[in-house]
Amino acid sequence: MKKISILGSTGSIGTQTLDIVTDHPDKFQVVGLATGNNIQLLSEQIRQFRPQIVAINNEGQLEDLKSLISDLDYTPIILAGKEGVIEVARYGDSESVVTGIVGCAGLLPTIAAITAGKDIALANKETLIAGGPVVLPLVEKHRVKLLPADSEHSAIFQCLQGVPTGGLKKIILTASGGAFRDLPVEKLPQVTVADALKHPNWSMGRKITIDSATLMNKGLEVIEAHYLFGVDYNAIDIVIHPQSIIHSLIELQDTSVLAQLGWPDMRLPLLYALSWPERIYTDWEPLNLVKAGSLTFKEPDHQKYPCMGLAYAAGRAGGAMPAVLNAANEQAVALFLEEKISFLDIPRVIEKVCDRFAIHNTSTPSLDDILAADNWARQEVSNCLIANLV
Ligand SMILES: NC(=O)c1ccc[n+]([C@@H]2O[C@H](COP(=O)([O-])OP(=O)(O)OC[C@H]3O[C@@H](n4cnc5c(N)ncnc54)[C@H](OP(=O)(O)O)[C@@H]3O)[C@@H](O)[C@H]2O)c1
Ligand SMILES: C[C@](O)(CO)[C@H](O)COP(=O)(O)O
Ligand SMILES: [Mn+2]
Repeated sequence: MKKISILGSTGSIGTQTLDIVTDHPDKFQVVGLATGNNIQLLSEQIRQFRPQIVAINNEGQLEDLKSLISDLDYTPIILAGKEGVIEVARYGDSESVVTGIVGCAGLLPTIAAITAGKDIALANKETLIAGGPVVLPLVEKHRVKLLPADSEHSAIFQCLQGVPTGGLKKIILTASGGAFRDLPVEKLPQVTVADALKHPNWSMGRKITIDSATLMNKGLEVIEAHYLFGVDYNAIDIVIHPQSIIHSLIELQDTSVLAQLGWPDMRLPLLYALSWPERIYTDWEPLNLVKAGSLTFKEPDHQKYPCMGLAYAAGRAGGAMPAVLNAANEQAVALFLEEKISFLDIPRVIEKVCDRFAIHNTSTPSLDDILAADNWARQEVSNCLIANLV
């Protein structure tokens, strides 16, 4: 029985993780749950999974949450605010923490979990992209496992099992192409939020779905792969694969290529991040290659989707620049979702903010440097828009 805690339990990653627990009650037990605002769903999760500790980030929801579970025959520890979420991350005898919080808000809870000796099932990619220079040394210092739950990085990790040191030559990240993959570039200025949220293959949270539409998700995943697998940016490629059946590939020194395939279903990478090195039987629909049909590939269009290039540049700049890219993207996507900026303003403002940060960057940022850069970038997005610089 593996004891786990889930950060972001009411979101797409969190609920799919709880689906896995429901499917395998003999394998997994929930110790803690944390979320942002959704007390109704959190209260239902408390009833079903009976965690020892829960937290709601929005402190104004604490009393209403307590009311929703006042009839229960047990009372979990109920906390609120950032500190409450951090406490869930580090609490008790959980072995693994699934990081399903969206955005850099997951950074401090993840650091708390690592420091408490918890293995990390990493879905919250922003934590690694922004905090990699600090997170990776902590993972090593506390001898915990950082296991990828992102589908591409899970695929790469699975393919790497058994590959000898020095055997890896190149990583090939697959990308669906997102909501606008078949849209002519001249139509992008008019696209709406609703258009951008129509992902062709995956059902995900709003922010990452927009990131898939701008291809920033793939750019972030390039940085994520660099940190997770220690591979140089020149050896990380992107290929558009509209079917999302091949979840990524690795090329070895002898030119052999290994790939991991499956239906577009996040439960599988999540399960493997929790079961590794074991493989757990599931009754889920097996992949049927004939049913999947043709698998096609094409070059990514960097002119149509400049976010990929911005991410490569930020990754190569290193230091706190990935944190600035990530924060500017989070802020720009939030403004797009609020219909305050256009779809094409997203890469424009990110580029402007990153350009302005270059002279401030430091090659070995501390946690405080990363948090300060994150905060600066979010403010700089507003400054650029107010000054009509995009
Ligand atoms: N969804 C996928 O298939 C997928 C695949 C790969 C990687 N990821 C990554 O996984 C992360 C989560 O994505 P998602 O799609 O699951 O997002 P989502 O559906 O929007 O869920 C986000 C979760 O985080 C919670 N949350 C937000 N801010 C919080 C805070 N400050 N403290 C505590 N909880 C907070 C939300 O709570 P409320 O619901 O109460 O607001 C919700 O439970 C992202 O980093 C994403 O890039 C997702
Ligand atoms: C499901 C996924 O792993 C989320 O990161 C996948 O990457 C989303 O698809 P896309 O290829 O980025 O559109
Ligand atoms: Mn992914």
